[in-house]
Amino acid sequence: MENQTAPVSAQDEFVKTREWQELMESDALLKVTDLQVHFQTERALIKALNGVDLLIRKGESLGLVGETGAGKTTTALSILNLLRRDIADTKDGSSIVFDGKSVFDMSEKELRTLRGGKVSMVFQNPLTALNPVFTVGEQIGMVLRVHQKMNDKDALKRAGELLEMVGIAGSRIKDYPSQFSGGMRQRVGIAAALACNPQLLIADEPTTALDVTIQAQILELMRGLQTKYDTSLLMITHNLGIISELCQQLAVMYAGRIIEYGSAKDVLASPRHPYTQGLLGALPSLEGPRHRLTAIPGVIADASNLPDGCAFHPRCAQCCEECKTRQPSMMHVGNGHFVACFNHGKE
Ligand SMILES: Nc1ncnc2c1ncn2[C@@H]1O[C@H](COP(=O)(O)OP(=O)(O)OP(=O)(O)O)[C@@H](O)[C@H]1O
Repeated sequence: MENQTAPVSAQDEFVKTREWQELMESDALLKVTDLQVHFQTERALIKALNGVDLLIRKGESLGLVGETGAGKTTTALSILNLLRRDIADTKDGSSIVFDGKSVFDMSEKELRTLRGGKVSMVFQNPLTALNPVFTVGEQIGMVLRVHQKMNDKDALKRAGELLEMVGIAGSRIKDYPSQFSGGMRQRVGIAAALACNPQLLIADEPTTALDVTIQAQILELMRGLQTKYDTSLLMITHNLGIISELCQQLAVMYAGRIIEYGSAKDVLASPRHPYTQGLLGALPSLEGPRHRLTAIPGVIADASNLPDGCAFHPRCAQCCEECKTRQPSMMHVGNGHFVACFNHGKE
C-alpha cells in the first residue's frame, strides 16, 4: 500500500499512513491515539475499542457516528477516564491527551478538575442525569462550588444566570427536576454542563429523548454557546441533521475503529467507505435523501468475535481478498478526507 510508514505501536496492525500520522501529530485540544479498550465479562472478552484515533481542535465540533455497539460511548467515557478499571482494560500504548496532558497520567485531583470542569458531558436521558431529590439550583450550584470554589450564595446566583442562559426563568432554581418538562430538563443538564465554561463539551445523543421542536431549540442553543465561548464539541449522534447543522468534522466508527474522517460537508456529500455510504443511505435509493442513519444489511460486527482483516468485510458488497486478511489504514483521499478501505482509499 502507498505511503505506509512502519508500525507505530506495539501492535503490528496499527500501521498508519504518513498523512494520517501527520494529522494525528498536528495541534489539537484533544488527541486520542491507538485507544484500545477490552471488557472482560463472564462470558466473553469484548474488544470494544481497537485502535481509535481522533482529534478535536480548539473551538471545533466533531460528530461521531456509527451503529449501536461501535464504541462511541466507550470512547467518550475513556476521555474522562471514567471506565471502571475492574471490567475495562485499557491496553498499553493507548493514549488520550487533553490540553497537553495525558488523562491516564492525571492524579485524582487533576481528574476531578477535568470532569465537569474542563470537560463536561451531556447525556442522552436528562432524567437519569439529574438527581430527583435536589433542586436544579442546588445541582448546578454543586458544580460551581466544587470546581470554582464558589460559596453557596454566589453559586445559587450563578445557577439562576445559567438557567436564564438556556432559556429558563432564573427563579426556577428552587424547583425539582420532576417539575420540568423533558426538554427543560435537558436544558438544565446543558446549563450544568456549561457551568464552568468547559473547553470541551461531550454530548452523547443529547436530543434523542426530545420532540423535534425542542431538539431544534437545544441545537440552536448549543450552536450559540459554541460560537460565543469557542467551546470544542464532541457530538455523538445517529442524527445526520445534527451533524450537518452543528459539526465541522465528522468521524465514522465501526467495530471500535475510525473508518472515515473528514470535514462533515465532504463526508456527507461524498462518503467513501462502503459502510458510511450504507449508513448515509448514499447507496442508490428511491426514497430520496435520508435524515437519519439507515440500516445496513448484515449483522453488526460482534465485538467478542471480530473477523480478520477489515471488520466490515462480511457485510461489504465490494469486499475483495485483501479485505479478509488485512486491516486497511486511514488513507488520504484529498482535502483532509481519510478512509480506511482498500477499494476507496486511493486518490
Ligand atoms: N460495561 C461493559 N461491559 C461489557 N461490555 C461493554 C460495556 N460497555 C460497553 N460494552 C460493549 O462494548 C461495545 C461498545 O459499546 P458502546 O456502548 O461504546 O457502543 P456505542 O457505539 O456507544 O453504542 P450505542 O450507539 O448503542 O450507544 C459493545 O459491544 C458493548 O456491548
